[in-house]
Amino acid sequence: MAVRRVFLVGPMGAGKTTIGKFLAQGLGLGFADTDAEVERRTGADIPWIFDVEGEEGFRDREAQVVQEMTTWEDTVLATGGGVVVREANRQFLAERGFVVYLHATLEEQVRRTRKTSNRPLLHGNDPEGTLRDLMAVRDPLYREIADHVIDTDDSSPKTVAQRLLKELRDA
Ligand SMILES: Nc1ncnc2c1ncn2[C@@H]1O[C@H](COP(=O)(O)OP(=O)(O)OP(=O)(O)O)[C@@H](O)[C@H]1O
Ligand SMILES: O=C(O)C1=C[C@@H](O)[C@@H](O)[C@H](O)C1
Ligand SMILES: [Mg+2]
Repeated sequence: MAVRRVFLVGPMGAGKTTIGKFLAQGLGLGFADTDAEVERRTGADIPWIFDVEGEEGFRDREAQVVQEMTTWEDTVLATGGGVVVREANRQFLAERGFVVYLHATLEEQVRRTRKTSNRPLLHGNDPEGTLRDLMAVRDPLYREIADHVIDTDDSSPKTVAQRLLKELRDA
């Protein structure tokens, strides 16, 4: 297996965390998640960080962990949905590993993110509009750094991971 560092990018609800765990298992690599690492280091959850430090405070913390975690060997790294907004993050991801863009349609993003309330950017009264606006800005940025794009709409997380496994083995 040539690829020892896989970075998963994509919008909230694309399945980066869920699919990433299956993928890591299948590849025999470790799994890590920038959101979880930010929370671990801060000792607080993401809604708390946004409340107290604002989005920029969160982005600063995220940038620090991206800089470090993109050097970790033998790891599938799930990123936060907004990781691509900072150019330095995009550069680290693009240069240091194999980037997979997990794509999901707006409808699926809405459906999947409705279940939980841990995404502060969706706490307003129009989460669908927010997701649409974010995708308009971020979809080109995900594509800019992606080595591979995979659609997640019609497959379970396990099946997406299996499809990816096959494609990465050939990469
Ligand atoms: N392919 C899929 N089919 C059905 N449900 C899915 C799929 N992928 C993920 N989900 C579900 O959608 C929800 C969000 O998934 P997950 O937390 O993995 O997304 P994420 O990309 O990590 O989002 P975030 O950017 O907020 O961290 C979870 O409940 C998960 O089980
Ligand atoms: O899309 C985003 O900007 C975010 C996605 C989540 O993964 C978290 O990183 C946070 O809620 C922000
Ligand atoms: Mg996640």
